[in-house]
Amino acid sequence: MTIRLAVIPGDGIGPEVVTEGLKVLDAVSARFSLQIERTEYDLGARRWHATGETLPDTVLDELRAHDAILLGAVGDPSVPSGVLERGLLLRLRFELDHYVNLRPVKLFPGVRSPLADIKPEQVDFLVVREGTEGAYAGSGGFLRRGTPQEIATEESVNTAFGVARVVRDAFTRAAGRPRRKLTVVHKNNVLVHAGDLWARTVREVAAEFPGVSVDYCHVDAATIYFVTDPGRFDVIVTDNLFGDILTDLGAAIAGGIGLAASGNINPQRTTPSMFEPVHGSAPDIAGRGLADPTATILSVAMLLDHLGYREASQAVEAAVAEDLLERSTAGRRTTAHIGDAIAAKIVG
Ligand SMILES: NC(=O)c1ccc[n+]([C@@H]2O[C@H](COP(=O)([O-])OP(=O)(O)OC[C@H]3O[C@@H](n4cnc5c(N)ncnc54)[C@H](O)[C@@H]3O)[C@@H](O)[C@H]2O)c1
Ligand SMILES: CC(C)[C@H](C(=O)O)[C@@H](O)C(=O)O
Ligand SMILES: [Mg+2]
Repeated sequence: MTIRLAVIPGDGIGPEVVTEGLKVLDAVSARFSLQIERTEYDLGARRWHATGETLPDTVLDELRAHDAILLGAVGDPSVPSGVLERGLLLRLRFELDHYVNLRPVKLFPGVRSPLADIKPEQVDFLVVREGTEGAYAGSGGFLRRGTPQEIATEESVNTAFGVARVVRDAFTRAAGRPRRKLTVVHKNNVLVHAGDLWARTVREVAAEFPGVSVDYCHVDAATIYFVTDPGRFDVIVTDNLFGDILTDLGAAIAGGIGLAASGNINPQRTTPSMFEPVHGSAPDIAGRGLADPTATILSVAMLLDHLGYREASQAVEAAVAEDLLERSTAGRRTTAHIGDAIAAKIVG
């Protein structure tokens, strides 16, 4: 069967890291005889400047006809903040109903964490970030804009349907892991409406999963535990904004943002899921071969796993793990050198 893959390299370091992700995908496809039909989409800053478009409906329709999407990153200093982030990236997540934003936090052996005396087995958890609601929903606006009396609001929208489906997904993931522990992260001491809905939903869904233990912590305290006691986490479920912030911190404790992969998943598979590094377009290092493509390569592994190519996915992750073990002695390498080294391990 042919995998129909849409590729959106995007902006800044996006095209650089996607090139390496595809290099590794080619290597693993050759080894496991996977047929992949790739279509690249020119979306991002260049297109916006040329045409004013962020994500035309016709392109969205074409994307829907794929099995998965690989995205680099979007956002550029030459485009007003939010135009591409909302008009392209969030629009994709919303239109394709990617309500599970899956972000593993895993310290690979050999990788240096900023946490002192930390062992890889102490940093190995999954963040299930809600992907379609919360403060990202786009509800809000300005009153008396530009005046001293201005009021700007950004409402967090939480629906019973939206919270229940992501909480159930997180319970299901926790039930399938050896520790079977779910930590709910919110701020229900202050956000008493959304927090109450999340708490009631967790209590209700927990009844379906008697084997899963449930813990709760406020998001501010969670940032403490990420640094002082990450081993307490197995699966975390949290809202869109908390999940965004926590997963950059998660990337940092697991050795750096250049290693953190993610999947925007539609578990019902009625639309293509989209895989991308957690990081952004990093304009500060773009075009210089300095970006670490590992996060994108691990996102390719997640993509293959999602599509059911488990062996191929594991081969990519094993090649990355091997490369990471050797990094301390490898000296400084460019984006392309890292991709070459990982692809070479897959070919054997
Ligand atoms: N998913 C996405 O497309 C996405 C995610 C985050 C930010 N953004 C956008 O990217 C732009 C820049 O945002 P930012 O600076 O806040 O976040 P960023 O993730 O782009 O960069 C933060 C820091 O991490 C470094 N970094 C990021 N990726 C790296 C990699 N692969 N290897 C080595 N270092 C890396 C950067 O050099 C920078 O110092 C903004 O327009 C933002 O909206 C997009
Ligand atoms: C660019 C932005 C919309 C995005 C988010 O906030 O989800 C990014 O920070 C991420 O983590 O993927
Ligand atoms: Mg983010």
